[in-house]
Amino acid sequence: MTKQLPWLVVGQGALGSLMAVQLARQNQSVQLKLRQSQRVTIAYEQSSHSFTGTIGINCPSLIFAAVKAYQVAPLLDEFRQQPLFDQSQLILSYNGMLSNEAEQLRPQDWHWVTTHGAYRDGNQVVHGGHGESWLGGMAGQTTPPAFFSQLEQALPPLHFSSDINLRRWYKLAVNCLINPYTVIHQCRNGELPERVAPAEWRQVADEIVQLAAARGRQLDAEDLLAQARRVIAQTAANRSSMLQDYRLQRPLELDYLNGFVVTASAAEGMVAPANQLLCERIKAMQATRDPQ
Ligand SMILES: NC(=O)C1=CN([C@@H]2O[C@H](COP(=O)(O)OP(=O)(O)OC[C@H]3O[C@@H](n4cnc5c(N)ncnc54)[C@H](OP(=O)(O)O)[C@@H]3O)[C@@H](O)[C@H]2O)C=CC1
Ligand SMILES: CC(C)(CO)C(=O)C(=O)O
Repeated sequence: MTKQLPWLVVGQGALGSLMAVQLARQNQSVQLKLRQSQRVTIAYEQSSHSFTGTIGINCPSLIFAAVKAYQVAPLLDEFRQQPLFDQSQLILSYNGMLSNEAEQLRPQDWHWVTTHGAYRDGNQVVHGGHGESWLGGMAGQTTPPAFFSQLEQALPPLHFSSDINLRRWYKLAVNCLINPYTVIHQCRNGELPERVAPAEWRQVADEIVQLAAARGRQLDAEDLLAQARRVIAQTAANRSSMLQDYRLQRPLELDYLNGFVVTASAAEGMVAPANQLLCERIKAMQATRDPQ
């Protein structure tokens, strides 16, 4: 029998903390990969869990990295310098897409896409919205990896997908149709249908469909809009992650969402003016607002 690898969860962010705690509750061995070595305690519901934090990979591991899109490249640069990365498996989760994913990620790496919602409140992690997740491999692996059941038991339900990029296109579209508008209108998700002009929304979706088609992927704009409306109804009271980041003056994932649609379209010789306008409007808002 092959030896089960221990888990190394990157950071103590919202999704990472939730996963670390849930794996620990399943009696899995879990360390955190932090920016400095320290022990950390994460509170969840009525219990508290203590983890060893390490800077590097100190044994072959199952690495779970739910990080912001702009943190993926620096994280992978760090990992590539560590000999034990070759013997480790990587499960990545981030919103949006990178322009050079095929170069950044290894064929044996995995994507985890989720509709769960979590946030940190002091040393507490809160599982704010119960959703579902999908796991699939970079190379379109057709069978689930050995660690699948550990992830599934930690945070169910988990579906295996041999075409995880389809799921990622849907998530990209939903985030492109929701997140920037919540910043522009400074509103919760549920207010968007009365604030966004349907024709403008349709153009944003059409540009995503056009890009996907250029990449050999057939999507349907009405289907994407219906998915966005469904997510809006399910998360009506939420402030989107982009609105939260904007208000806290943290970097936004915009360049990996609508910005990705613009630059990837340009690379295919096409334009995406509706997505470009959204990027310009948000960047203008960032540039002109009062400093905190
Ligand atoms: N939270 C949610 O409910 C959902 C989030 N998502 C998406 O999932 C991704 C992760 O989200 P979320 O958990 O909220 O993000 P957070 O910013 O809360 O967590 C990211 C964590 O990773 C850490 N990190 C990043 N790079 C490194 C590194 N090189 N070394 C050590 N630690 C590192 C960060 O540390 P530091 O703070 O020091 O940078 C931070 O603790 C995002 O793309 C988000 O859009 C998707 C669905 C739901
Ligand atoms: C689905 C949605 C829009 C929920 O708020 C989200 O993923 C986000 O805020 O980034």
